[in-house]
Amino acid sequence: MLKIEHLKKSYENFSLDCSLEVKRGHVTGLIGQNGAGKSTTFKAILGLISYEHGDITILGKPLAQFTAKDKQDLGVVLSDSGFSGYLTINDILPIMENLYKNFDKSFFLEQVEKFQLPCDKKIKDFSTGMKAKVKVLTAISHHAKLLILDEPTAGLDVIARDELLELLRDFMAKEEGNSILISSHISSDLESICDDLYMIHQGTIILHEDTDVLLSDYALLKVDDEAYARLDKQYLLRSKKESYGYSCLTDQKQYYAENYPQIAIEKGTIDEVITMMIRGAA
Ligand SMILES: Nc1ncnc2c1ncn2[C@@H]1O[C@H](COP(=O)(O)OP(=O)(O)OP(=O)(O)O)[C@@H](O)[C@H]1O
Repeated sequence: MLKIEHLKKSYENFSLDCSLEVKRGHVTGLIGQNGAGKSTTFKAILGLISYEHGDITILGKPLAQFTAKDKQDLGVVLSDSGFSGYLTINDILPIMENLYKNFDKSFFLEQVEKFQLPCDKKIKDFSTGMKAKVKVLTAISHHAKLLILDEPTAGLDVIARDELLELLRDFMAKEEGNSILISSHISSDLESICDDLYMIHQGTIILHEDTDVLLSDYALLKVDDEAYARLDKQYLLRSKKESYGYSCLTDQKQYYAENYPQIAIEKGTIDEVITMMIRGAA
């Protein structure tokens, strides 16, 4: 559905070098801290910024050949864009009908009613959660095949996040082959919906893994200096000195559980995995 190979983009104090793939029928997450390069990647995919190097293939076509007609198959949420805040939902309806030949007005209005979004109130006066829902609803209401969602849950409370994720699950269930690329810095959002996750740090992808594998095979080993010295280090991804000895990240939990039954093995959360990948030593 989407393939990015060695996308390179430089700003004065930042350089991006990113490769990733979203497979048909998959939800792929891009996770990273503020300034890691998520929005830059999304903007490049959408042709909104130039880049120095790289190949982007989207819905089977090189980006340069991707036409306005092809864009009908994309649903997009960008963090710093959307409809003017001076418009109401009633104003948006004819715009969506004009923009998208497959705009499903009745589905859109059904969801508007479900979320109790006022149709005649200016969007600028909506709460953060309501604004986010409008953005996601416009992305999923025209039978897109691929959603490209940059931080759609940013600033939302737990309930609003859950409601949005539910909408995205419904989108995936609606049509076989639908796919999503979604970014967030909230790992629990991505963990619950993504088939695979890319972690980006300072413009570079530092880890790509299936979410299931991340949750089942990755672990943190907590060992004292003596145990660390004896530890087989071939399956350690990162190690970090701690007051008690070392904390080590592995993607082979079973191996250490079987061979070192006496050491403390903790099922790492995705946040802990990210922290270790960034702050631990290879
Ligand atoms: N137009 C620009 N000119 C100069 N630097 C830029 C520009 N756009 C982005 N950057 C820089 O590129 C880096 C990556 O920014 P980007 O917006 O892609 O990060 P992000 O992962 O989306 O972060 P956030 O979660 O805060 O939105 C940052 O250091 C940012 O300052």
